[in-house]
Amino acid sequence: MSVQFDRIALIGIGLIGSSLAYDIRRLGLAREIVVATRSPDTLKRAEELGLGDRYTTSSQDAVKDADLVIVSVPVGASESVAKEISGSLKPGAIVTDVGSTKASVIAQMLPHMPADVHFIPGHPLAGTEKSGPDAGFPGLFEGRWCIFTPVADTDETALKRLRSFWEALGSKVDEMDAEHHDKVLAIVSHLPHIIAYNIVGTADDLETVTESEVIKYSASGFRDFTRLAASDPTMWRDVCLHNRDAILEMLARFSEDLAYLQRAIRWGEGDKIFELFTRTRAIRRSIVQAGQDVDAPDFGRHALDKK
Ligand SMILES: NC(=O)c1ccc[n+]([C@@H]2O[C@H](COP(=O)([O-])OP(=O)(O)OC[C@H]3O[C@@H](n4cnc5c(N)ncnc54)[C@H](O)[C@@H]3O)[C@@H](O)[C@H]2O)c1
Ligand SMILES: O=C(O)C(=O)C[C@]1(C(=O)O)C=C[C@@H](O)C=C1
Repeated sequence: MSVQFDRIALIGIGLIGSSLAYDIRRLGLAREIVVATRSPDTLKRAEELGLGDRYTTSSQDAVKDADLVIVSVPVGASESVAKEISGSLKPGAIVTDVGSTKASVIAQMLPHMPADVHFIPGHPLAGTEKSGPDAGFPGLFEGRWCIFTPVADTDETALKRLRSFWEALGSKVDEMDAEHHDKVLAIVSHLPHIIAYNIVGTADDLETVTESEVIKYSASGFRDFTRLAASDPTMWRDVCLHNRDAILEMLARFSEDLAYLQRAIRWGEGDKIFELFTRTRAIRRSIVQAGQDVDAPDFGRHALDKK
């Protein structure tokens, strides 16, 4: 693999930032990696892990002379990072992000982007329930989608360069508008997490079942929920607050469908229950057939165990 960028600045060095750092280094995609994060402790840990070539708590310093800037912070911090870096970006630089919501990130960042910089919002559909610099691992993006949500008049050459970068990481790249992205992700990613947080919270609140029983008898279906419900609270609070409309729309649909199922169970309508479960089983089969089941729940954990 050849060098694609002279200097890449990574702003935020948690699960996603550190995974990017490993792969950029492993694949030789940059001559220099500059790591920036707010907290001195996190920065120190990133240095101990050898994630970059240079380390700073100043995002402004990090982006000076960077050809590619990747912002990997909780989506609610996007505006403050954009404000911090806007005066120090190199003309012609590409600025991208990895945030799980897109319309809000664009609204927060675009107004602060200088006209001579290419701002291309992005979102890799890859991750685990872990967070922080120790959670990252090489190969996280391999075989996974990365969705770009370009803004009006995006430069085609910059778009191609960023596409080549993600393809070098092994990702498949798609483009769509931010509102559509937010609706799709609300159902395939945000709702599953919200449901997981909720079901684990419900189990925890049950007075007739003790906590030790929840742990002792935790069947594998429930355990899968606990994995999602162990995800980073800051990240997921921000996702909920920054994709509010799409999440509320999907939650309304979900609640209606749940009421239908609840009614069928109450009235013993086995045919309705059977029809629904047959339909949903076919979805799983299509996902497996399309080769999209690389993300078996412990995909991340296996990779981490090998570290
Ligand atoms: N975790 C996932 O599965 C996943 C997958 C795809 C995309 N994302 C998105 O990627 C982004 C990062 O997620 P993550 O899982 O790496 O989170 P993380 O909690 O592991 O890391 C976040 C990093 O951002 C830093 N940070 C926070 N506020 C900052 C600020 N104002 N300035 C500079 N640094 C700041 C933190 O110190 C930390 O280094 C989020 O927007 C998230 O929505 C996450
Ligand atoms: O597999 C997981 O643990 C994840 O939460 C990853 C996941 C997802 O929902 O698939 C989470 C948030 C992202 O924005 C992208 C990927």
